[in-house]
Amino acid sequence: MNIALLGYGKMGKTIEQIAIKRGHKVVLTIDKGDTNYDITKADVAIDFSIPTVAYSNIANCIDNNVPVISGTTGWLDKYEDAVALCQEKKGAFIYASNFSLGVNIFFELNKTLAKMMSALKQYNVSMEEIHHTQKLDAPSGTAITLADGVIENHDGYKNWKLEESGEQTIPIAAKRIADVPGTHTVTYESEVDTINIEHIAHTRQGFALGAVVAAEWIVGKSGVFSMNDVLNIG
Ligand SMILES: NC(=O)C1=CN([C@@H]2O[C@H](COP(=O)(O)OP(=O)(O)OC[C@H]3O[C@@H](n4cnc5c(N)ncnc54)[C@H](OP(=O)(O)O)[C@@H]3O)[C@@H](O)[C@H]2O)C=CC1
Ligand SMILES: O=C(O)C1=N[C@H](C(=O)O)C[C@H](O)C1
Repeated sequence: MNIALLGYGKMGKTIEQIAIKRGHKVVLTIDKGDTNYDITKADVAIDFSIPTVAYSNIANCIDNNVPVISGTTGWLDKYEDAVALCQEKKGAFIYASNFSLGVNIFFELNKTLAKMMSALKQYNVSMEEIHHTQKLDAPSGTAITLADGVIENHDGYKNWKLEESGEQTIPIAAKRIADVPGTHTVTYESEVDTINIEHIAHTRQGFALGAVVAAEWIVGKSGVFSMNDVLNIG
């Protein structure tokens, strides 16, 4: 497969190594300032860039009929526009806040736990995410997906807020510590005990492998998909 990497930072470079090991060719690497390029050289594009450019990267792929995988977080105010464009142009698109197999299993565990805890009003839920200090967005995309998983499955919660608690609100704490690839903890606390579920990424390899697997999966398809479709879970 010929792959375009939109964003050639920490993730772009990790994805490149894994893609080559899996027999693919990286035909384009795009970073800040690279505007005049031909995306149609690629069979599939993988966007791990920055929040302010993710939508235009994705739209450019869809407009040129190149399937696109995006892992960039912090741009979701435009997600529905990307879905509409993909449907209109009969393109192929996957966004996932987290491409690792482990986190996608963790997402399902989180939903199941939320269902179990819904009737137990003595427990309050909260979340914490820890990432490296270069991260531009907070809370992390993964923490938002986890919060949405609770809201959809637990009667007691209707929204989430960064560093703030309140009636029917899930408080999310975001910490920035050098070199942490990504740690997410969901906590249910009562007066008598605490239940934690936690995912700790040790490296970026899991995110990158998931993105390459998603890219392999999407070629030849049209539609808007999720990692649950790729992994056949959920
Ligand atoms: N979904 C998932 O599984 C994961 C998602 N992420 C997300 O992926 C994104 C990237 O993460 P990471 O690689 O760590 O970040 P980096 O900052 O290391 O890389 C981002 C890259 O995007 C480049 N960039 C800037 N402008 C553009 C542009 N117009 N077009 C293309 N690229 C551009 C930056 O270039 P320059 O430095 O020159 O500005 C930089 O090289 C983040 O949003 C992060 O949250 C990260 C890990 C896993
Ligand atoms: O910026 C990162 O590094 C990561 N971002 C994603 C997120 O916002 O959830 C995924 C992972 O946690 C690493």
